[in-house]
Amino acid sequence: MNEHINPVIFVMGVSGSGKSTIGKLLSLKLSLPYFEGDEYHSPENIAKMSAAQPLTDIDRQVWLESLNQLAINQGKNKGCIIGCSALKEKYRKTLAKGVSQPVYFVFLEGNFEIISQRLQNRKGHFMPPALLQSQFEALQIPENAIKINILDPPEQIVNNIIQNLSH
Ligand SMILES: Nc1ncnc2c1ncn2[C@@H]1O[C@H](COP(=O)(O)OP(=O)(O)OP(=O)(O)O)[C@@H](O)[C@H]1O
Ligand SMILES: O=C(O)[C@H](O)[C@@H](O)[C@H](O)[C@H](O)CO
Repeated sequence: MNEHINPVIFVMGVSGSGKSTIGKLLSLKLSLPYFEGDEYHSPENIAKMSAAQPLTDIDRQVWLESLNQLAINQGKNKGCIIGCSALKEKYRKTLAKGVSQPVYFVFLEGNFEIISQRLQNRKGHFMPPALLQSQFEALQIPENAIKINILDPPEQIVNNIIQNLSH
C-alpha cells in the first residue's frame, strides 16, 4: 500500500471472526483510527440480535449507510479501519459507494466450528453464538477482498494483512 494514500479498510466477516481484535491491532500498526461497526447499530438492531433474531436487509440498511458516511468522511481525512460484518455483496457496494480514497475489504475467513468455539468462550458481548448459523447463511464470499485465515495468531494475521495491502 502506498503510504501517501488514505485507505479505507473494512475488516469483514461473520460474528466472532475477529474483526474487533484484528481491526484494533491493525489500527495500532498502521496508525489509522479504528471504528467499531457494532457501535453504529440502532438500539432496535442491538435488541433484535440480543434476542437471537437475525437482522434483515432492511434492518441493516440505515446502519450500512451510516458506515458509508463514516468511510466518506474519514477517507477525506487520513483514512481509517472499520470493523463491519459486510456479509453480502450489495452491502459492500453500499459501504464503498462514493468513497474517494481506495477502499479495501479484508475478509477474515474461518469455518463454523472454530468461530463457534471462539464465540462460546467470549464473554460480555450482546451477539449470541446461536446467530452464527444465520451469519454463515447470509455470507457471500467476496471476490475482491484480501482473504485471511483466522487460524493464525492475531499478530501474524495483521502482518499478513499489511503484506497483502502493500502488493
Ligand atoms: N486470531 C485469533 N486467534 C484466537 N482467538 C481469536 C483470534 N481473533 C479473535 N479471537 C477471539 O475470538 C473472539 C471473537 O473475536 P472478536 O470479538 O474480535 O470478533 P468480531 O468479529 O469482532 O465479533 P462480532 O462481530 O460479534 O463483534 C474473541 O474472544 C477474540 O479474543
Ligand atoms: O450484519 C449483521 O448481522 C450484524 O452486523 C452482525 O454481524 C453484528 O454487527 C456483529 O457482527 C455482531 O457482533
